[in-house]
Amino acid sequence: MPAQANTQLDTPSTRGRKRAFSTAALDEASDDGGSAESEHLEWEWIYSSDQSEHGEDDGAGDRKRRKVAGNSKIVGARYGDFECRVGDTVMLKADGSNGTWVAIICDFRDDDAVDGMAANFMWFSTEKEIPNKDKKRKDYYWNELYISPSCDVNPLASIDGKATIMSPEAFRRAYPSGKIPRNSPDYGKTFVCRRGCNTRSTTYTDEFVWEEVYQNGQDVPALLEMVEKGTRPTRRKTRAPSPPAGDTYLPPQTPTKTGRNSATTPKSKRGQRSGGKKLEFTPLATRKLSPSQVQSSPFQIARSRLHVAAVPSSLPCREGEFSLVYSHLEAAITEGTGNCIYISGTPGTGKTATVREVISRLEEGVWLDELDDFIFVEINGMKITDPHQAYSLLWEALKGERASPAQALDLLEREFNNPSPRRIPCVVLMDELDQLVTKNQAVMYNFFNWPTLRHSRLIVLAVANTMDLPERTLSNKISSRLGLTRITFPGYNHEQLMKIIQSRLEGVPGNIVDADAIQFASRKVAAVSGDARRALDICRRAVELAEGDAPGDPMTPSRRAPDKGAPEQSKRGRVTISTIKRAINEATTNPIQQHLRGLPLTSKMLMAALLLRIRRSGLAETTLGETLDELQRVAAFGARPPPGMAQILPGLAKGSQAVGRRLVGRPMYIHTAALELVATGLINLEAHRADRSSRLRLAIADDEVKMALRDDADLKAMGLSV
Ligand SMILES: Nc1ncnc2c1ncn2[C@@H]1O[C@H](COP(=O)(O)OP(=O)(O)OP(=O)(O)O)[C@@H](O)[C@H]1O
Repeated sequence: MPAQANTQLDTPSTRGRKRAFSTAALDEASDDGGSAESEHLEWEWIYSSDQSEHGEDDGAGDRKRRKVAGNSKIVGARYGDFECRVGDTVMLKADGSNGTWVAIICDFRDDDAVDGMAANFMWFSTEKEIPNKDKKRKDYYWNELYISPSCDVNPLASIDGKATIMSPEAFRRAYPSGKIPRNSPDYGKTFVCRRGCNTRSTTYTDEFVWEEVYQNGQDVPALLEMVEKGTRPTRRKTRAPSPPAGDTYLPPQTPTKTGRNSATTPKSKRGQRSGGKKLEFTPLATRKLSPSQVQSSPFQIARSRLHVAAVPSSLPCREGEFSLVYSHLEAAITEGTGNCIYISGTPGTGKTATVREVISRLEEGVWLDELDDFIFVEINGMKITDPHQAYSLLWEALKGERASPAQALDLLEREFNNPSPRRIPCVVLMDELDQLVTKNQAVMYNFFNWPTLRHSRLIVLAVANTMDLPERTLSNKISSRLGLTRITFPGYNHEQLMKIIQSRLEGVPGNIVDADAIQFASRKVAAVSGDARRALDICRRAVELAEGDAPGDPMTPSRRAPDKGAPEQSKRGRVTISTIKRAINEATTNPIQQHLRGLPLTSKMLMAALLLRIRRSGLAETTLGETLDELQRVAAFGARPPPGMAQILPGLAKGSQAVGRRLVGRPMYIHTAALELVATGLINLEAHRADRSSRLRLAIADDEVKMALRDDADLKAMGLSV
């Protein structure tokens, strides 16, 4: 059993109280006793010359806290009859279920960051607090603690009585049965210690005799130094990471290996490594294609490399963004601080790919013992049905325990608001943040706010498509208080898209894609969106088309066109500009788009209005009412769009709004259309009810709607051009 023998202290008076630390145990311990009186008790400093006792009593409690004269040193603190001094071992109570922690007082101080009177504590850790299961010792006693080299400042209000630490020998002498009687005042407050442990590097000191190293708390700095020297410190990477370009680093594991696509499942990378399998590096010079690649045709290889789900071996044109994200994360992990990094950019600009690559590199650092361990969890707004599930996913990642969203929120609040010696930093990737925004914005606020709490060590990477989502959903005031670190990913221009496609095709034998075909595809995509996903999709489809065109000859291009001196490849079975044109044409005539184009006018109007609404608000979710308002607004514009709307209503034609207005004027038509669109899987409508307040979102990519309805003459005539 771990050394959490604290149930006795979890008295009814302390149990279940939320927030702030409890001084209940001290109140009970104080002779002043009664709760009415204890409410008037305050912490007071004890100075080396004990001048506080004679300090000017001006009745102001705050003044009492301050030094009253000269250079006297704070050596202790008093709360009623309870006194503690530098070097004392005390219990710190985090209210609720977090248990009681034990620490040695290193020094006292006034600290505005924790609202006044505070102390620096050197923590003990229980066996439970050692996160690395592989390196956890198995030989711990039921009440054993490890003294750790980790210190931090907490308010005096968190002190909850004294603790006693002994060597196992002294404990056996004091309690020959090995148990502390329940009615003993020492029950729940007496522990043994014989080793130090750095819980972040999971290294232990040699065994020692506690009484010898502690020396009644006379020299805490010496004790700290002993533990620091006896364990391995956490380390910052000494070399700067090289950006993920070219062939300078090994590609991370494939999505199927890491399960990266199942992003709604929280996964502690620590947990993943618990199998103990070491990363195996293949030196660059001896890297070989896998057997499946050797057997594949150039077309198959090109197709799989261009697939958007493939993890690219490099991320050209994202070197700057990579370094920024990397350095922020590395600093926060090493310094044990929280941070919230808000990453925005239009779809397909490599936000997710870059973050995942940074995480892979940081994990390499952990494996190489160059960086402290950290937990990583991905929460994808698209893949959870209710935003509040984000709480459960985070709690599970931190503790490996399941909890309902409401329970998890409560537990997380306590966890992040209270000190504890644990705190492996946790990095949360909140992808598709737009989808997580709820009506009262509580989920987003909490995930942005927790990193600001001094105990959280939570690093949130919030990824969204719009730049000002925090301001719009949380107000300027709150979002500026949160002090988000912002990184924007611009759309790719055609040269960058070319580089991205070329880098994916590097090493594909047979040179099956024409350079001007790549350029053509890149220009086409850059003109619309700068979306790498779309560019890759088009090229991949073009490779498929070319594969279909290839001669039936089993001699594939790779065999017929070896690297050097081979005769030029015939145009058949190659990707040319015209193959790209075919692929683009096909992309705009896929079944979803054909279906969209064949919809009745009312349905098309609703889809177009929904798309305009989403674009204007920057939020993936809206309501049926807001969408109807959007529709009405557009229909009411007449021939001239209002200023600022010209870009999103480029094709506004003169007149011809009559039909639209008639339909808009009869919401019943729109409601029926909404239910039909739900039935065909094009939109999601809350509870399948067409009420104004029902939440509404697209069930297909907005690009699909845009491509299908972009040139719709009816919509254009109504000013509903998307
Ligand atoms: N610089 C790049 N080099 C190579 N591949 C890239 C690059 N940028 C993006 N990609 C690829 O484009 C696809 C889309 O990238 P990613 O998912 O990271 O975009 P995103 O900005 O997160 O998009 P969304 O906002 O839609 O989630 C992925 O297959 C990714 O590997």
